[in-house]
Amino acid sequence: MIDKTIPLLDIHRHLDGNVRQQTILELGQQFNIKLPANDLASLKPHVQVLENEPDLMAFLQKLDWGVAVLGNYDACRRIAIENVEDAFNQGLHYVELRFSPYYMAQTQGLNPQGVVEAVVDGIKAACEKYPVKVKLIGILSRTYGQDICQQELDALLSCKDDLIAVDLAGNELGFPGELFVSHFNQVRDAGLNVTIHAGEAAGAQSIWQAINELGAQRIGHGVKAIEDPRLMDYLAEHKIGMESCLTSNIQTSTVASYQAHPLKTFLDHGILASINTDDPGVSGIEIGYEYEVAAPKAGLSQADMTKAQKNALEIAFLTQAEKQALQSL
Ligand SMILES: O=c1[nH]cnc2c1ncn2[C@@H]1O[C@H](CO)[C@@H](O)[C@H]1O
Ligand SMILES: [Zn+2]
Repeated sequence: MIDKTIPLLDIHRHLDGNVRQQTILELGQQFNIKLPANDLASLKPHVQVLENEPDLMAFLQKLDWGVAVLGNYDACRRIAIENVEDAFNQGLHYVELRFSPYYMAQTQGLNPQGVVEAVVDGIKAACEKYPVKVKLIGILSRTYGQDICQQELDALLSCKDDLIAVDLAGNELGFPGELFVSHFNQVRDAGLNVTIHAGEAAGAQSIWQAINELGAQRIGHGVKAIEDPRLMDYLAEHKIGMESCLTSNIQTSTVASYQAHPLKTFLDHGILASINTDDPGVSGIEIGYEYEVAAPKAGLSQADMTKAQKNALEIAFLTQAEKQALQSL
């Protein structure tokens, strides 16, 4: 269960993996984009995971319609606003929303920098209306390769004051972290934090690489750390935050079942692991489900869940003062 006495956070949440199905329909109509279905019930299997997918890349395809309907910058602004509304409605006190401007731009030929500006603008407008604290993380979609990721990074850095961190996501097996060393040198030079999707599709080595070569302060997923006891020690000792996403890991077949998920072991090992949603719209879950259903199935006790909830605050990309302010809500 969610511990109501402490703040509720989601620090691994893809804004572009959480486009409302109704919005996909409406934007499809608005821009005359042919969708695979024209009503909610028949659209659902195309945009939501209903049965576990064989691997990460099959899962990621379910995000595609949510960005294919982004016909102009106002549509990008709209989904940013709706994400804040959703976060507030779920009782979240603080969210780090992440998005890939190139991924959002590419289907309809938008300019990634325009997408960043629209998302930033939408978040700012929505935060005036909803009392939920929001920070933005820019994503480099590794699936497009080094050159596109440099363009994507340039677009993100043009608004760097509106971001707290940069992440690397997408096809971890096909595009290893080694290809993105120069990108993350630039991210750190710009004074931004680093979190990396690692140890999800690839092994423990990918997590070591993210830490040692990309400067990761936090790891997205990090499931495969379970295969390397020395890495688990290192994560705990160096307080490298772990952003766990239980249901996502089952749906991508990264882990065979909730019972087999290593989150409990990570917590017992003293790793600063947290509970997050990943792509709530595409997964058809929300933060409440992860605490109420997924975490108990993964063997977490109430004390474990409370610890994970506290860990999220500890590893959030916030100043001490901001963390204290959240605690006194
Ligand atoms: O679980 C995940 N693992 C790896 N990459 C992901 C995951 N969920 C979404 N994306 C990727 O993030 C970008 C959109 O924010 C896209 O590149 C999408 O493929
Ligand atoms: Zn993710």
